[in-house]
Amino acid sequence: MGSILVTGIRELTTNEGPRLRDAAVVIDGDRFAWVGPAADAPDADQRVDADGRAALPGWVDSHTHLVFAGDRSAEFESRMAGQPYAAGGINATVSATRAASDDELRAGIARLVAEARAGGTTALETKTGYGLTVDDEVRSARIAAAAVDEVTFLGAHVVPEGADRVEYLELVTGPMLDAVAPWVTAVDVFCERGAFSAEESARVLAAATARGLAAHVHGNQLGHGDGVRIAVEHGALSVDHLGFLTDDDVEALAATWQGDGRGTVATVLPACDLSTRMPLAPARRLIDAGAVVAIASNCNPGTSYTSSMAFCVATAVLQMGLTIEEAVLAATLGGAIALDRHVDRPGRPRLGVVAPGARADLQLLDAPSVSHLAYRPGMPLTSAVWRAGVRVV
Ligand SMILES: N=CN[C@@H](CCC(=O)O)C(=O)O
Ligand SMILES: [Zn+2]
Repeated sequence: MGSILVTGIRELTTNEGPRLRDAAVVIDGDRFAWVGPAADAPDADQRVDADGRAALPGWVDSHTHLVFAGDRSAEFESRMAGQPYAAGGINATVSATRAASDDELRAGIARLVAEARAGGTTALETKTGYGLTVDDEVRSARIAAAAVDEVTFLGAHVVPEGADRVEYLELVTGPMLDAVAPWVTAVDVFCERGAFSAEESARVLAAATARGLAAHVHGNQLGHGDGVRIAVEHGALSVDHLGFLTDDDVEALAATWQGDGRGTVATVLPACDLSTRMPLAPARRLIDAGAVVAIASNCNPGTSYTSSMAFCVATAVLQMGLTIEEAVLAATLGGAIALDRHVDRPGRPRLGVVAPGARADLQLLDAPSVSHLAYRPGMPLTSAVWRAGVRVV
């Protein structure tokens, strides 16, 4: 694979400084090799003319649930007719997922990954959590690991129907976790009414930490609760949803970034908030307080059946009060920080920026500026996408 010069970029968002006008980038192998003014660009083996389009890092979608079977459109329809969302709906997808063949699950995730890429997503995390037996969780983790960048174990999604709560928690924090560990980098827990209590969630996270796995928390989605506190206490990479936050929760998340080490990212899920008719997470308040915010799709069949990060960015701008730059940053570098993929590691170049050495994940928009993502909401603006230096759209 030779080097590629992408030139004629009218506006380039790098996430490393102000947007650049009339810029170019050089991709060499799976990484960016050069970034700067088009007039100074070096030669490359291949040349692509962006023709005045805007360019930005590919979306980093740090929260999805893509290994599943079945359809919950009837549940969605009754929700739109006034029924509230309840965690119990997860069991419908668990039954359908258990009944599906490996090939069906593989085809399902491949379809969703292709949809995400077509919309400019170049890095994806996905969670298990619709298997909830040792074999079904291992199967989900294995299938996910072949399809996405990061896999998170969500055995603690709900206590499956028919299982004993105490025994299930033993399983999730012991044998099930050990069985999925080869395919996952992190563990998540749904700390919510109808799912797991604060004490149970703390046990799940402690088991993850004891095995050197990172932690995420689904929290403060359906009401005020302990999700943020538990996440912060366990040094979780992120706590996600956050529709119901007290001032103390906001302060606690901001405070995690005030020391030397890394903090806990506040991941907001605008499409989920809309699809469940829940309050929008207070992303403006979080940023103003000093928290680091990520935007993710939460693509799943129950609460947010979309992988469109552009839709999430537009909603964050139009409904949550973020600026264009804040929303784009949160949907790219914010997601990379939430996954701990914002730093270079051997064989794992950093994500979420356009900078020499970073993974060459780039999208071109059929628009002169990223502002069009919110200025022209709902329009299909993705024009070209490179992932790890390979053109995928
Ligand atoms: N809240 C927990 N899990 C998913 C929903 C899963 C479902 O309803 O199938 C979420 O992030 O919204
Ligand atoms: Zn989720």
